[in-house]
Amino acid sequence: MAEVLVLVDHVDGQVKKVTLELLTAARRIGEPSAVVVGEATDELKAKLGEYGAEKIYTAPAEIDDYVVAPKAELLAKLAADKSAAAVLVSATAENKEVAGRTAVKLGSGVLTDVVDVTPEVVAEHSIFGGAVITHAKVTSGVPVVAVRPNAIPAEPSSGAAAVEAVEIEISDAAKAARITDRVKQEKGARPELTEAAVVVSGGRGVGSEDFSVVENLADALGGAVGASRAAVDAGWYPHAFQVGQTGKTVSPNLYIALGISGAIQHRAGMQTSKTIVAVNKDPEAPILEISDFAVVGDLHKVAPQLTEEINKRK
Ligand SMILES: Cc1cc2nc3c(=O)[nH]c(=O)nc-3n(C[C@H](O)[C@H](O)[C@H](O)COP(=O)(O)OP(=O)(O)OC[C@H]3O[C@@H](n4cnc5c(N)ncnc54)[C@H](O)[C@@H]3O)c2cc1C
Repeated sequence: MAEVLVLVDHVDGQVKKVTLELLTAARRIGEPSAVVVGEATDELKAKLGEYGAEKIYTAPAEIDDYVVAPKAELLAKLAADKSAAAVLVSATAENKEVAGRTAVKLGSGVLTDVVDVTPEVVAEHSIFGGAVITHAKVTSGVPVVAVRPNAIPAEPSSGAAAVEAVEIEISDAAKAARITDRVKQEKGARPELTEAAVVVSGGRGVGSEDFSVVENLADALGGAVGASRAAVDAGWYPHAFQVGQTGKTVSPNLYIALGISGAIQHRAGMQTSKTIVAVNKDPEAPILEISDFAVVGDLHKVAPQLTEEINKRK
């Protein structure tokens, strides 16, 4: 079976959830081979193996000292050497550029912001805020596919996870832009929005920049805080927390929408959540159509009571 290369996203040896989703997608197409820049720690190997990686290619850590270009050289070389069936990366801003450059080097095509992929590498895109689904295929060469995080559910399946070091001479041209410093983003106690099992989001219905009603419920549930674009545009919450078409896509086990109407652009970023709960004072709000449970009422009365009850039971 042909190999399918998956570029691994990891932070300090912790594999990101999106990589597990990519390995799941890769298994449909062929045999998943994880591509790790830097050392494959035991923890990393175990996790990648648990999600079906048959091989783990480790590439020199110095590749991470430069922006995008060396990663494209690495993926293009591996795809050619191994006659890969496809190359999968996460559709982050950085990796979409890696994908584009890799496809140019391979003389093939790139598909970005993909939400699903078939064994024939037909990629599904969700456009116009999820109103229309399109399908696309690369017609020549090795398809390079950038898949949106949280679009394909990760499913475990054991793989051999055999480690193989890649020898590669990165060109001087690819080393033109060196990373001179990295600043760690201040991290609060809450989980990362796109990785969280529980997300509590607030919308215009919150009514002010005092988002504590949303934050308190998120904290009671050990979840992340999200926001609608209306709340973000009003300056009530930072854009990094916006859920939707022009924000993040989330797919938690539980999504609680407080004072969010459920516009199609918001739904595009959360409608694959397993269980959706809405609190809205309007019984006609569109969010109720996709909610598993809903409370029609004032969020400022409902959410604090819910928070109190959860804290009491903990
Ligand atoms: C190109 C484009 C991209 C976009 N991208 C995004 C995106 O990424 N994410 C996004 O969210 N939107 C996006 N939007 C905007 C989207 O169309 C909506 O305008 C937005 O989602 C509305 O946010 P909202 O639900 O918070 O506000 P509203 O639509 O104003 O809804 C507020 C809701 O709160 C309820 N409410 C009010 N007070 C209370 C209360 N006290 N208790 C309970 N309920 C209450 C109301 O009944 C109402 O349903 C985009 C739009 C465009 C055109």
